[in-house]
Amino acid sequence: MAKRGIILMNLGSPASTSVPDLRKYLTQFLMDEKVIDKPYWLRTLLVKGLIVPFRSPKSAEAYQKIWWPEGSPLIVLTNKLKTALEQKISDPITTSMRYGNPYPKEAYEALIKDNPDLEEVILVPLYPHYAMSSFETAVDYMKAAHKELGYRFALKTIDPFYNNPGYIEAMAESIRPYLDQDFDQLLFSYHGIPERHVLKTDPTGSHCMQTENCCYTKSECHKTCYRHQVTMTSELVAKKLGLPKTKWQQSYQSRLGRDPWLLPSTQVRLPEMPGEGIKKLLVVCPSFVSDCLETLEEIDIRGKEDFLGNGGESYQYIPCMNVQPLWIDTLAAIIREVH
Ligand SMILES: C=CC1=C(C)c2cc3[nH]c(cc4nc(cc5[nH]c(cc1n2)c(C)c5CCC(=O)O)C(CCC(=O)O)=C4C)c(C)c3C=C
Ligand SMILES: [Fe+2]
Ligand SMILES: [Fe+2]
Repeated sequence: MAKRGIILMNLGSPASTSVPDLRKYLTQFLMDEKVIDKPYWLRTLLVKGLIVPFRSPKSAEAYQKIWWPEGSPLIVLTNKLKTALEQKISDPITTSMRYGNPYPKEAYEALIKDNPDLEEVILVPLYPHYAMSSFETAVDYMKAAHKELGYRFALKTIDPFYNNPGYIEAMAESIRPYLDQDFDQLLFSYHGIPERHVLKTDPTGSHCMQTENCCYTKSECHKTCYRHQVTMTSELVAKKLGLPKTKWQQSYQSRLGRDPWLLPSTQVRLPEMPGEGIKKLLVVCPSFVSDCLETLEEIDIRGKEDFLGNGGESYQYIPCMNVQPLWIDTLAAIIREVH
């Protein structure tokens, strides 16, 4: 019987593409105070009164375009990741989702069922970068459930792996085959977050977003700074691929609401780029390790239409690492390194 278990954790998807399931999913997701960080009364008004009623039918349509016969791509690919990792790691592995299923108790119980003497569980948030709306909420949620359910095993968490040499090499390897084709630029499109979240996770309260170059200036803030971490991923992957600064740029996608979010916005940049002479574009989304709605629908379908409809000549979306062997080896190595 194993002493150690692994939980792979991602964001989660609606149970189906029906509008009622979308309403349920979006309500759970957006009522999370680390996602919409407004006072409870205002969050409730915004989420239940405005966002969920208007967004659910639109999101349902978006999910219908990318849904697979086996289910949500994010869930299917997370399960495939688990299966691939099981070939590399002998410890029992299960999955958990921050919103929807499997929820924490299910994940913990799946591990304990066959391993009642479990001594530790390694939580693997499948996010390369730290954000309060992704990494932090996942970890806090699993820690709270661990405490509440009174488990005796220890709970350990891997760190964001945005600059891990294995992750950088695996990202580079996933991009490399596409560089053989004629292209003007490679766009690194990351999931966006509100600027306020970057300020909130700055433990000094005086570094992040204060100067143009703060992400390049040494600081303890970088441990929890999403903007620094994604910027370093772009820099390191571009360096690994031998791409000069003229051949790539970075932007942020999936904006929600009216608050200022990190800039530049992917949605704004894509239709602008052809007019600037960037006619042949490659796009990669390093904040997602598995393809999902935000890559398959927003980038590969809508982004392509926005770019080609505004004078672009070619547009190539580069899929996430999903179950690429080098990524599986890297993740196995990251997990093995936890002490
Ligand atoms: C990669 C990390 C992610 C961060 C950071 C993040 C922040 C964030 N997201 C929203 C709102 C939505 N995100 C949605 C989908 C979605 N988001 C992530 C990851 C991060 N989000 C993933 C992997 C997915 C895809 C889920 C899937 O089932 O495929 C959605 C739902 C879909 C939609 O209606 O567009 C919303 C809403 C906010 C507000 C936010 C930071 C504050
Ligand atoms: Fe999101
Ligand atoms: Fe920062």
